[in-house]
Amino acid sequence: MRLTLGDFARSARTRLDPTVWDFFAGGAGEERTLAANVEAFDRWWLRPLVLRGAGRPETATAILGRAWDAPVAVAPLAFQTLVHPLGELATVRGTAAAARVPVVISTLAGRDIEELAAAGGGPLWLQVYCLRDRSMTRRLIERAEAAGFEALVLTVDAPHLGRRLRDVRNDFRLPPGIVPANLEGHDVGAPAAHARAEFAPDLDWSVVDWLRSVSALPILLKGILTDTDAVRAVEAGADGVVVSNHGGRQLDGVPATLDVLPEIAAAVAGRVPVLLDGGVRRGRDVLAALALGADAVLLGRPILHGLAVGAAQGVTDVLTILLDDLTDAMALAGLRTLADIGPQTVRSVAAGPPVGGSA
Ligand SMILES: Cc1cc2nc3c(=O)[nH]c(=O)nc-3n(C[C@H](O)[C@H](O)[C@H](O)COP(=O)(O)O)c2cc1C
Ligand SMILES: O=C(O)C(=O)c1ccccc1
Repeated sequence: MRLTLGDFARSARTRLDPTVWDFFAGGAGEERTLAANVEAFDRWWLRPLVLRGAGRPETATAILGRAWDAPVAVAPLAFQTLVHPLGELATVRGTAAAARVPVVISTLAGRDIEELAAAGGGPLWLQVYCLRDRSMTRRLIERAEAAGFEALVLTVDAPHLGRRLRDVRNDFRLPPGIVPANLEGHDVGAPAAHARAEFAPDLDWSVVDWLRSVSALPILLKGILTDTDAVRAVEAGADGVVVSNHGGRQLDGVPATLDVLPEIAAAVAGRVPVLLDGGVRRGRDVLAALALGADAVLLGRPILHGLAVGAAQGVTDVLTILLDDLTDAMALAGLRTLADIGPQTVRSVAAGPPVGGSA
């Protein structure tokens, strides 16, 4: 019986080729950041309040003016056709069956943008890797906008791919036929080499103006890890930031996203939504992220695990488990709505006894 996202990870591992598993599961360097993302959530306890008449908690929220059933969206994950032939199509359908929340489609998706838009799912966002070939990047964005995608998520932590030692040791290459469906003429082969050849390595803040000139959609910057850059992003006109270290796959040695979230949320000060990804595996992780200043989280690898285990149904199951767990944790913590969640909802494991005062 699969009751947790960990159960799905274990089942997925037995079903996938070991080198494909390593590609999904791995991180850069010594994988210190990869491990830190998950461990950070265990450095916070919850502070439940009792007798609050919580009843059945309400997880609904609104981000960028759109209603979400829960503060959990699907992170951009390249080449989902590597897990299942339906790839992103199954993810879009499976997500919609669980909740109305956005799915972020990678620049390197294995299925066509138009086909995904026609799949009858929920809101779609486009993740943008700005390529050396700006006209190709622009065409991708224009297609997504024409198909009804609702936001752009520019990944700012990947001038090239981080050094993922598992992939180096495995000499990992995408099998023939696994190609980025929306980038004409691209045959990826080894992901790191492809990214070196095709990603723009020299982006600066003017890329936000460029994106704005190509599209009317809201623009979020994914890969922000400092208050400095969060302020810069807001000043540059970003409509949101995603606190992310790319699931520990880019620069090893950067902090867990949960650890930098409070300083970033303080710097942004409510001007734009703050999203977070990395290591979210349980309902209470969502609670901790919201308590420390996130408006919503993105779920990465567990979606691939669901896809590997059961295509669209697997994705539905993974999201349903997480959202049921969130509702359960809210009820037990006395939280009726997401608005009840705040700094008073958590307490640091490291902290000594509270020094006077009450929340
Ligand atoms: C296999 C894989 C592929 C990914 N592809 C992309 C991508 O195409 N674009 C991107 O911005 N992030 C990509 N990411 C990073 C995720 O969007 C996200 O930041 C990270 O996986 C979140 O951490 P989690 O997996 O611990 O939930 C990828 C991550 C994985 C594991
Ligand atoms: O693995 C990733 O994190 C990622 O973003 C990517 C980029 C290019 C090819 C394959 C994966």
